[in-house]
Amino acid sequence: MTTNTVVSVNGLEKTYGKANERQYRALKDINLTVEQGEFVGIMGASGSGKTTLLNMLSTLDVPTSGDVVVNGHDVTQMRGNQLADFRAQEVGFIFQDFNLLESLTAEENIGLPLALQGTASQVMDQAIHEVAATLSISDLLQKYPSELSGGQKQRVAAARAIVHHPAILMGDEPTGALDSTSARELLDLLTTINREQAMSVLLVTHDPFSASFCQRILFIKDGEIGSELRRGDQDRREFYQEILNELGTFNE
Ligand SMILES: Nc1ncnc2c1ncn2[C@@H]1O[C@H](COP(=O)(O)OP(=O)(O)OP(=O)(O)O)[C@@H](O)[C@H]1O
Repeated sequence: MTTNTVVSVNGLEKTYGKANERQYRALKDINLTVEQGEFVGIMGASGSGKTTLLNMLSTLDVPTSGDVVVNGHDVTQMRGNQLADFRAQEVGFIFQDFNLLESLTAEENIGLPLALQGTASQVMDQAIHEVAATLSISDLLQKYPSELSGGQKQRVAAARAIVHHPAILMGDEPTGALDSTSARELLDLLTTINREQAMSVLLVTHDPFSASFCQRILFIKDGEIGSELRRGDQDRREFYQEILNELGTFNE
């Protein structure tokens, strides 16, 4: 693994169910890498294994076998506090349903990853205000999640996901609950963050529009990576068309 590889997955397998139960092989010999500053998408039909893969990469679940190395840490070997520290420092998450704490303001939600690391309040304030400016939510910091629109909530969630400068930002259908304008705004912001901060982004989606913002897309079918598309010099619309064509043949 070179120093620029942020995620490296080798021979990853996930089988659900115990040996004496009915088993389901959800991931089969997955091999992939994500380089620093890459914006990678994972696409596939419902049930193909996208969320399972993301859960292995983000350490929310444990693989049956294989290696997952994130920013130099072999996450399959970590346990307990080590794992909690790794997650808090190296990975940012955005989910479809935002996962904001309703009893905290936007500012307090965004500051959580730093508060958990025991960051001094002055440093924390500065980091929150910087990330809020990047995501155009500076005027929303004192509001509670119930006072925000879906798009605003997701931008607060994105701010929380990157405030501690993780090695990689992972999203599981982050635009799934948004209207098309808010979805486009979020994807534009993720693109800006990816470019300007060289933060690697890994996005799981079944939506070709969201996927068209990626530089590279891995297509999963029945737990295996079946093909890969690279955007190269294409503009987003051309890449969108290529994705649609690929989905047409891939899902046959
Ligand atoms: N805890 C579990 N126990 C048993 N089987 C599971 C479990 N979680 C997922 N599966 C199975 O593994 C397969 C992959 O599921 P996964 O959620 O990763 O798919 P997905 O591609 O994310 O689908 P979707 O787009 O519908 O969210 C599915 O067939 C699913 O039924």
